Amino acid sequence: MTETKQLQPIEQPLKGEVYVPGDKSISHRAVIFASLARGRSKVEGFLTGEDCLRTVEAFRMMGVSIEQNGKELIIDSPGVDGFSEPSAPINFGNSGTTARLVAGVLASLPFFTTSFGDESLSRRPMDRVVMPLREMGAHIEGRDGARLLPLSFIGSRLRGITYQMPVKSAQVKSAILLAGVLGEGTTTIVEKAKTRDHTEQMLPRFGVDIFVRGNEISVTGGQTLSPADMKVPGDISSAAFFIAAAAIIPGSHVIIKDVGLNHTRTGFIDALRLMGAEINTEITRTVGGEPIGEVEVVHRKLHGTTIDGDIIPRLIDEIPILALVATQAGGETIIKDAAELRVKETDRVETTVNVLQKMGAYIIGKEDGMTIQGGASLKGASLDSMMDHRIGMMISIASMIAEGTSFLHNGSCIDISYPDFFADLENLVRSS
Ligand SMILES: O=C(O)C1=C[C@@H](OP(=O)(O)O)[C@@H](O)[C@H](O)C1
Ligand SMILES: C=C(OP(=O)(O)O)C(=O)O
Repeated sequence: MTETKQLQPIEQPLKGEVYVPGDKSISHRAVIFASLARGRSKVEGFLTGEDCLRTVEAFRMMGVSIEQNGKELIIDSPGVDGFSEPSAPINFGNSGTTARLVAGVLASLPFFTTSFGDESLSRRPMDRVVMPLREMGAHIEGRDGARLLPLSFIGSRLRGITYQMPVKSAQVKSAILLAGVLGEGTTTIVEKAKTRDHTEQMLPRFGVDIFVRGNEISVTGGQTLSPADMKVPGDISSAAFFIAAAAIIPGSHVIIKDVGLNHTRTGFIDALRLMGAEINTEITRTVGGEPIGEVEVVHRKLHGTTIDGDIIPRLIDEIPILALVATQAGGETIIKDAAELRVKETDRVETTVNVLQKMGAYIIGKEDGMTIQGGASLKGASLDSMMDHRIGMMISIASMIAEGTSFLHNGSCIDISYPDFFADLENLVRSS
């Protein structure tokens, strides 16, 4: 039986201020790096979504003590040399970030581990990390030639490599960098386009020397991580749903507080500005290399544009909600160079197009993106998130501007990245 949520259009604009939960990418990394460091680290503003809790559980299974008190974690680790072999397979749930980053760690540890995931994660490609890790000397086996989970690792001391990344993926980059730090020799990664750089920003905080020259990143192996305290900024990918809502609902004026504004993550704001949106950002401080600040959005009439090339990795998770915005802009919007969408929690080209077509939008899917004719009046419909959290949130915003009632099936997956999504949205509706 699937759960269903009834969603009504809203009659008033969105107004007020909102604090979004902690950044998912930074929360995962904080747990991983603190676990690898011997001693006590504190993480504040941790995202308590299901994906990040999978990362917590993975390290608990290797003997790391992680005490959770709401959004605060106290991590007491014996250090990577004190880890113990897990007594059961590790469940990565729905989390691609856990699966890829932790693979870089498991391949480097001197024991046997097996990992698996839910139905969606079991379809997602793991060869993108297995292949470079094998090049470093890793012993990894798995389903379909280790292309898919479950994967098993017999860890060993890995050797550094120089790796030209065939995919634009921060998960792959981070997995190799982690294996590089835990291994020996120098590891160098060359990216085709800059992907989110939280690993590079955060590792120095944990005492690791890392060198970045443009799209090339190097680390030397055998470095020991030291404990550190981290404050996690709000997640711009979660904020994107409110930014989008304010940009398309006439009369709206919303301010997002304390949100991460790392340039490798703010492509969505740049894209909306290209479409004529009024968005003001102000960086108020930098914590651990991560700029944090405010985003103010005022509703304006939008127009279509083309989104392609190097901006794509800077907004990859925001494309479903960007497509919704494009349905409300005048003219055509083309999104291309985004074939990565097809290997996310769902095939996000297909799920985005299906949802928006059902609501009456003019949108067609392409191999590497989608084309949207703006100016559509959306109609309420019966819609399924297909267990993809970003699709669930996009449906919820779309239903606010649709005529008539919508039904969201499988909306509970929103807990993966934003457990309080509906409460925070409700506050913005009520403040007006
Ligand atoms: O490194 C990360 O934290 C992430 C990288 C991106 O995935 P890819 O590396 O597959 O592009 C993104 O889609 C995901 O939500 C989080
Ligand atoms: C793609 C995503 O996450 P992951 O790859 O960690 O499952 C996402 O959060 O949109």
